[in-house]
Amino acid sequence: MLFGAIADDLTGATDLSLTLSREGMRTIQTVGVPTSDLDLKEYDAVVVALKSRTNPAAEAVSMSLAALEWLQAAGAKQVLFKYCSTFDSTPHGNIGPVTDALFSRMKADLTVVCPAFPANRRTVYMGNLFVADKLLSESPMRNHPLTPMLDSSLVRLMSAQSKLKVGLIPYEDVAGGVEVLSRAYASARSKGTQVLVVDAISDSDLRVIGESLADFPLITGGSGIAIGLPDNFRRRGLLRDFGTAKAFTAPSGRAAILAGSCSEATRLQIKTALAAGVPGLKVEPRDIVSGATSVDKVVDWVLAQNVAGPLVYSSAEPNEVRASQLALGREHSGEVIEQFLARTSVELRKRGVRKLIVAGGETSGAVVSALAPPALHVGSEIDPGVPWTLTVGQTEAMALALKSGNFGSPDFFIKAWDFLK
Ligand SMILES: Nc1ncnc2c1ncn2[C@@H]1O[C@H](COP(=O)(O)OP(=O)(O)OP(=O)(O)O)[C@@H](O)[C@H]1O
Ligand SMILES: O=C(O)[C@@H](O)C(=O)CO
Repeated sequence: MLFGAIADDLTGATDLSLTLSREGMRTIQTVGVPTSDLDLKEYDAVVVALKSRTNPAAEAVSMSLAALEWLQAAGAKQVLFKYCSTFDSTPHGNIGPVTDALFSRMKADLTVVCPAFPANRRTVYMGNLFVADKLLSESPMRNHPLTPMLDSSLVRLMSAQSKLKVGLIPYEDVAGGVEVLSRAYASARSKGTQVLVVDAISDSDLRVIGESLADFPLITGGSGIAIGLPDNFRRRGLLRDFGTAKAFTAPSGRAAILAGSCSEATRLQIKTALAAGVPGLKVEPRDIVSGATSVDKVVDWVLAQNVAGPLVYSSAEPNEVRASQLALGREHSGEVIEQFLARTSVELRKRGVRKLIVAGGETSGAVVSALAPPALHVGSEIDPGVPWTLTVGQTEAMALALKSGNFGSPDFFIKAWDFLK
């Protein structure tokens, strides 16, 4: 194994696994820290998917350190801490505290912060994170149910969360190429800077940055930062090109969609699917708490539909989310939905569902924890950052598409099935 990654959520991990596979690394994604009986010898890269993005910081730190320990013991030569391309976090973390802990445990002297993912229109310029044509703080991320992003300056955001000294590598240095970047790293080191936010607006920037990071033991960022990393191993003769991820044959069985993401992209995907005639059932947090709706009722509804892929969703507009949060508390309302959809997925599997699309990182984390496959194999790409995956290590394999809230085209819930052969 050459490369190890610690992802703070499930969909982020599949996003990264897809990038590494596309760049020719044989990649497997484990669900949590792997157990010793999972055979990972065939892999160049292991992405450990945690669900640590919104946990208390101390918990996220200890989960991440456990993942690091496993990856180092398995021989990882370089480790990436993968977080969201929209830097989803709060002033308490968890990106800062986890970076600090990994930095200190690995005895690193310099690392980078780079959430850029140009294919999904996340770019960093002068340290500011943009989502398409808007600053992060003016994008729909300002209304995120768990991690509302109200600032766009990555230097400020990271400084508020991290004890390390944070600086910036501006775009001119990236445009200057690998040598200029290396000089900028040396100068940062001499000034005692420990974390550098790096600008990147295109995949070619990310390839240059990737090359410049060949000797960094610890890197932090979105999946984009991984684009240029496999080539470093290839240049050193450590990695053959195995081609991109192989598509797999989907297990036969029924199909369903579970959406707990309230992101703008998911809401549009739901609207598009409903308008195209996909049957939909909305579940409300209050009805779950009051018992007016139940897992059995929802599963019966799914199985009563005569079309492939009926849609169960809790996704709601920001004002509805605020109302649920006022009634039930921010964390509790999220938890209620996540657990409900997770129990629904287990019951759906019991009743023959083998193909499942799940929308939302936290939601996917809850669903996959409940389904509990030890690992996921990455298959074909549906949209940038979203592949089909196949559960590994369980008798009844399931095909899962774990969609980050903001990813995917409007017709995602309709077209995704076509990528599953
Ligand atoms: N109607 C609702 N009211 C309040 N909270 C909700 C509602 N529906 C979903 N939620 C919660 O909102 C959160 C959505 O987070 P999730 O990570 O699943 O989606 P996302 O943030 O859009 O995706 P990503 O993290 O991949 O960007 C979950 O905790 C979910 O349970
Ligand atoms: O980086 C992203 O945007 C995604 O992989 C993700 O982490 C969303 O949860």
